[in-house]
Amino acid sequence: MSRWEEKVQTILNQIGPLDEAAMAAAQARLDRLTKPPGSLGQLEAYAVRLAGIAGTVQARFPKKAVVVMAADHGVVEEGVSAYPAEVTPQMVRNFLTGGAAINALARLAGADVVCVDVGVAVDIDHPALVRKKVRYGTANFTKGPAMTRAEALEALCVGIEVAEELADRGYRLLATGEMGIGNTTSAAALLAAFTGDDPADCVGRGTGVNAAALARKAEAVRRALAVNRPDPHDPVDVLHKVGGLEIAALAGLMLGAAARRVPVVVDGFPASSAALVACRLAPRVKDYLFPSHQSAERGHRRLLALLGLAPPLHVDMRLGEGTGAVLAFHLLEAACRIRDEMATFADAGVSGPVVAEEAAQP
Ligand SMILES: Cc1cc2ncn([C@H]3O[C@H](COP(=O)(O)O)[C@@H](O)[C@H]3O)c2cc1C
Ligand SMILES: O=C(O)c1cccnc1
Repeated sequence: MSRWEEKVQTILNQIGPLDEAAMAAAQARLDRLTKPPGSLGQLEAYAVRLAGIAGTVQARFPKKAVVVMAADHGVVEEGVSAYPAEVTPQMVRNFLTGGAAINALARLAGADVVCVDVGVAVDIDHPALVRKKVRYGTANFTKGPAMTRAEALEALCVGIEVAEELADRGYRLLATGEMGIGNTTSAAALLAAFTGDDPADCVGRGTGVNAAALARKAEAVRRALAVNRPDPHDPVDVLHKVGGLEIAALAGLMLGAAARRVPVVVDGFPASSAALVACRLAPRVKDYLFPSHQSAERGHRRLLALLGLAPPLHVDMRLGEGTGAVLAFHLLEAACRIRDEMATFADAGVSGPVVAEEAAQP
């Protein structure tokens, strides 16, 4: 086993079950608060699961971050994106100087933006950039594997390391962000490879491609599968053949965070393809994932259904960068405020239900 393989295996073994006692205690507290039981819907479910993840009723997020993994994609030369590849490093600089959508939304949510170069095609010089480049972009996967198996494992380990570093620095809530022109083609290829679905049903308009480019995307995915023959039962095989470096790193981030009992909010289509890889590697990681929004990108619905995740936000976003995930931070924070700040029936002197059994009825 290689060093990277060993590290991934070690992390997979470290992902533990949710703390049932903490969840039962959180549920009991929620049921004593001044509201009909369950009336705060998913917010209550979040409060319970966050307790199960943290191992304490009072799960808190003193520090939170969106991790934007950035990398380039060789498949861009097939004409699959509406924008040129140089937008990837240009947007990385934009993240670092605070001018992107994710920066505005992260400021609102009180979250830090951590930008990681895991495979951008050029070098970027900025003190705040986390430099963990595995290679200078993937190869064009319509002609052969996107990267070697070793590189995919190394990129997974980049994500694991970033999760570990952030957990060590006190971060208790993470969001998955990505930047990589061409990455919706890679995400669609991963979806098609794992499911056997028709590539035409997996691709979407990404940055806003026209009908001709959409057809080229489906054709690129079809050729990628024919040329590489990824084995759907071997997630790392699929990942290295048709994945992306930032997608691999995000899958690793989810695994590393779960091993440290840190919840992760999953963004749109490329981020959810990373969640699929992570869940195929370790089904238990799903307990640590929170969906955020239903992206307008075609294929995202199918991906979320495969993952068994139902997103709370339906706002027609299709940007990426972690924007939807950071918006969902507000819902998780809201869940914690309710749990911690509401009075109980006894404290507030509010009468309970007249007929106990009716309390749970809608
Ligand atoms: C200015 C700009 C900012 C972005 N921020 C995220 N993406 C998003 O678009 C890319 C995926 O779409 P496709 O597969 O069509 O290239 C990713 O980089 C994604 O994060 C952006 C795209 C652009 C153009
Ligand atoms: O769903 C997403 O996150 C998305 C959609 C289009 C382009 N980039 C990202």
